[in-house]
Amino acid sequence: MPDQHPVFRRVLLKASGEALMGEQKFGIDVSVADRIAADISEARSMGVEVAVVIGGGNIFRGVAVASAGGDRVTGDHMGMLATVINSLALRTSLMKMGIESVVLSAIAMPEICESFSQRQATAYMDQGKVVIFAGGTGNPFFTTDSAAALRAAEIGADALFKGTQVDGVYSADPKKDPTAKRYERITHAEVLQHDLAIMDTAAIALARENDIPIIVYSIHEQGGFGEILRGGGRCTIVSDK
Ligand SMILES: Nc1ncnc2c1ncn2[C@@H]1O[C@H](COP(=O)(O)OP(=O)(O)O)[C@@H](O)[C@H]1O
Ligand SMILES: O=c1ccn([C@@H]2O[C@H](COP(=O)(O)OP(=O)(O)O)[C@@H](O)[C@H]2O)c(=O)[nH]1
Repeated sequence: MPDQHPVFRRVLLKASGEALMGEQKFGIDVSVADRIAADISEARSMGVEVAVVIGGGNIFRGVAVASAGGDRVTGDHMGMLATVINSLALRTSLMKMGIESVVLSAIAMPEICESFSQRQATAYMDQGKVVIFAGGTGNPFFTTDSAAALRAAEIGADALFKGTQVDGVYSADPKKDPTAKRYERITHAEVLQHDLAIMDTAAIALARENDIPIIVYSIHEQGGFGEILRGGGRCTIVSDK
């Protein structure tokens, strides 16, 4: 039986926007948001503080505008707004479960949610609230993976969990290469050196510089988050230690 004690005290969960679609082709499947909220609830019941960054890929990606001949910066603004929509959906799911949560946006929109500040974020976390960081980094040409690494560093997270479509880091994209091998552990430097495209390089580099391990696991695995927090589960640990 795995150790019941959490390995981490405070974590940042990066939840894939694309996963929020569920079986749909676009938008938000509320049952997926509810399941992610249940995973967060389990982590909290283990005494782990959780902050969240959600992607926007289920609604909009900036590159889609650029590749259609439009302006990339405008496309990225649209993508960042998509992450706000997803953040509000997750807050709704958490509220339904009776979990206090707050959305802090990198882009000011006071009628909808509070603006991000590092001090406010850590104050809310200290009060036991789940903090959802919306709007990415607030800057175009970045991704929510980079936002996740940045916010993880700012709140002093012990680990960055990347809940994604695959169950770890592979020697190549497992969706394209069925012979790709999964790593149990790998260093940040190796991920960068071998160009393993599980996250963008800015995110990996930022996590490395700040000594933050990245744990890559499948967000589709119900209870997977909790299992890893208990010291088991299926994942790849990206760490220099
Ligand atoms: N070396 C690799 N190991 C694992 N996944 C990889 C790798 N290279 C590319 N990928 C792809 O990266 C995807 C996850 O990254 P991303 O598209 O940013 O997802 P998310 O929706 O979680 O932000 C996976 O679905 C996988 O197909
Ligand atoms: O700091 C950021 C974070 C996100 N985005 C935009 O928001 C979109 C959605 O984020 P992402 O692609 O990271 O979402 P995910 O792949 O996790 O669903 C991106 O494509 C970008 O257009 C951005 O411009 N700056």
